[in-house]
Amino acid sequence: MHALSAKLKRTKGNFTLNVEVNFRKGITGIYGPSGAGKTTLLHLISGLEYPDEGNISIAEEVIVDSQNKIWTPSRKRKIGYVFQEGRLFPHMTVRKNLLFGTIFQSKDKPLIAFDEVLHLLELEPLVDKRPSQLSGGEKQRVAIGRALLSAPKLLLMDEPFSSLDMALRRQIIPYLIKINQQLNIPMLVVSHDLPDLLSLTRELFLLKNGSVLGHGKYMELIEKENMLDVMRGSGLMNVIPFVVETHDKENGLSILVNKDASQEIRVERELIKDCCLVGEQMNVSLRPEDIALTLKEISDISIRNQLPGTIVKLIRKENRIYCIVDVGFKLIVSITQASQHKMDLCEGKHIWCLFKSMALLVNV
Ligand SMILES: Nc1ncnc2c1ncn2[C@@H]1O[C@H](COP(=O)(O)OP(=O)(O)OP(=O)(O)O)[C@@H](O)[C@H]1O
Repeated sequence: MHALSAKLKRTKGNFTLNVEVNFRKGITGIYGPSGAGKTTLLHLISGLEYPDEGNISIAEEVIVDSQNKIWTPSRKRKIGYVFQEGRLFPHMTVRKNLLFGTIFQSKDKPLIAFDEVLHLLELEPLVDKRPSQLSGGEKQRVAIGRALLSAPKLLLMDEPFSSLDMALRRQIIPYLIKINQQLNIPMLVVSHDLPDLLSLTRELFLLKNGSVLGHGKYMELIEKENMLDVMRGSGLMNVIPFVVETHDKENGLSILVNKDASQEIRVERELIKDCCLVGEQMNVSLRPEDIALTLKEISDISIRNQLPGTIVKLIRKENRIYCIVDVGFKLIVSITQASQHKMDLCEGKHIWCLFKSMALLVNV
C-alpha cells in the first residue's frame, strides 16, 4: 500500500510541474536543483496551491480529484508541514506554540502525546521560553513538535536544514531519524543539499524542470548518467552506516563495522572521542575524491583502509571519471581520466579502494 499517491499538473508562468508520485512510509528525500518544483510539489500536496488537474490520496483516502471535483482544504488533510524557517508565533511561549498543533487534531487519536513530544525532541527545558530566546535548531525542533501534535498522516519538511549552520544540522538530523523510527508515518524532506539528505535517507525522489527524473535508492540512481549529472551539483558523497565495534585508545583509532554488506566490512577511523559508544550506529560520509584506487593491496603505506572490490560502472564526465565500486556495498569514487588510462580501469576489473582513517566523516 502506498502511503501517498498523486498525479499532479500545475503551470505557473513558464514553469509546469507534471508528476506522478507514489511514496511509502519512511523518509523520502526530495532533491533537485533550484527551480525544479520541489516547493510547488509540497504546496500541492499540503493544499497551499491548487493543481490545474490531478488527484492525491493519502493512505488510500482520496483528498483531491480534479475530475470528480474533490478538494479537501489544508486544515483537514492531516498533513504536518515544517517550513524552512520554522514559522513559530513570536508572541507565544514554546508550550503555546506546541499546543497550537493540537487544535488540528480533530477527533482522531493523537499520533503522539504532548509529553512524548517534549521528550522525543528534548523540549522540556524550553517550554516557557519565547521563540526569540531560542536558537535556530531549537526553533526548528519546536516547529517539528507542533507539526507532530497535529496528528499528521504525513509530514512535509521544506529545507529544514537551510537556516541552520553545520553544527545545528548535525543536531536536528538525529531527531528526524528518531521520529521516523518511533512514528510510522511517511516523511517527505525537501533539500538541495545532497549530503544532508543522505544523512537522513538513501531513498530519493529527483525532480528537474518540473518532471520526475528518478525515484529510488541513491546508489541505484547514481548509476544512471542523467541523474548523476543532477546530483553532482551539490556534492556527491558516500554515506555508509556503521556500528562502533571498539575504540582502540592506544592507537588512537575507532574500529567500525558494517554488517549489511555481502560480507562484514571493517574500517578504521581516527578515534571518535566525544560521541558514539561501542555498539552505537552512525552514518559515515566519505567523499568520492578522498578514495584512491590501486591494483593491489599496499603494505608500506600510512593509509589504514584498503578494501578490495570490483568496478561495476564507469561514468565519464568532462575530465573526471566516476567509478562505482562494489566492495560489499557500493562506493562512488572519483578519479582523473589520466589515472583511468594509466591503470587501464574498466568495468569488471578487480581493484582496491584506499582511504585514510581521517577521510571518514562522522555524521551522527
Ligand atoms: N507565482 C509564480 N509565478 C510564476 N512562476 C513561479 C511562481 N512561483 C514559482 N514559480 C516558478 O516555479 C518554478 C518552481 O519553483 P519551486 O519554488 O517549486 O522550485 P524549488 O525546486 O522549490 O526551488 P528552490 O530550491 O530554489 O526553492 C520556478 O521556476 C519558479 O520561478
